[in-house]
Amino acid sequence: MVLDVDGLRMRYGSSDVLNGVSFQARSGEVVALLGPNGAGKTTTIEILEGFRTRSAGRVEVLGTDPARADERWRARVGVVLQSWRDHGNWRVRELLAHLASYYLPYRRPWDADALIGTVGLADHANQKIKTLSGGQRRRLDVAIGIVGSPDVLFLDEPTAGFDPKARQEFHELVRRLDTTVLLTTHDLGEAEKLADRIVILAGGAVIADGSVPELALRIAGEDEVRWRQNGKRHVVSTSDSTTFVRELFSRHGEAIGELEVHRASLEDTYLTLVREYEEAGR
Ligand SMILES: Nc1ncnc2c1ncn2[C@@H]1O[C@H](COP(=O)(O)OP(=O)(O)OP(=O)(O)O)[C@@H](O)[C@H]1O
Repeated sequence: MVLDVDGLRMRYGSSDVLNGVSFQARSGEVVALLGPNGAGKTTTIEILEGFRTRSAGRVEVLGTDPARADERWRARVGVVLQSWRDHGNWRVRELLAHLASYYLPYRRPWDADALIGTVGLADHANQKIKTLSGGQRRRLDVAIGIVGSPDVLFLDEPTAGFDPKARQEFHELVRRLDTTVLLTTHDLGEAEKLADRIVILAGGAVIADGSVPELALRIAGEDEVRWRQNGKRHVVSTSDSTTFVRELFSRHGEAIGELEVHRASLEDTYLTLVREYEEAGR
């Protein structure tokens, strides 16, 4: 296991934010940590990064407790921080080459120019960081996160503020990375595209953990089938749209037109699971 979290608790003052969170990630897996505002996603990720001390529970990242980790461990962990505003006067290539040199005693970092090309900043390599646009800045943040060729990468809301094209390019970049990733996002389409597994946090605990289809199975009657027959529109909800459509055609054949099947999106599933959780707590 690259990430192994068991019974993680975090208390700020008298307020319990994490009440026994457990989840794991295998090598190469992309896991999306979802949950409402204030659910504790950033807290969890900061504990795993070794930036925050937990109250209780067991946490291992690459087999090591982040609270007791050394530089060798840190060199294997990539972190995408919000933004490197204090490095505004550095130029893109200069900063990446400088950061890469930190990793040399431990592992082989990315070549600065190859990395700049990979994150789509080739035209901006000599530009000062403070002059980059928001999306270009975020690409640089990602470059900083992966410059040491990390074995695990933490991304906290990586595409907040991206335009649709930058977002798509970022998704392609993450898919090309051969590393374990834990990301938080409020963009459920992004989670659906990138994540092998979804972990939903609510009320300080994990309320769901599985692949997108596995989570969709937990909510019933979610597929919607629409078609036109003899000039009339029909809409039916079903838990098994494949069987439904097969029977529809065997019964009515060529009378069926304009067929559409809508499966539950991760957004539908997420909203249902969080609502069910909230209703159960009332
Ligand atoms: N240093 C702190 N001291 C006290 N309370 C804190 C501290 N940091 C976070 N909290 C509280 O802990 C809870 C979880 O915060 P956290 O930032 O981990 O949530 P999140 O899931 O990342 O939220 P969002 O989706 O809004 O980014 C919130 O209620 C927040 O107010």
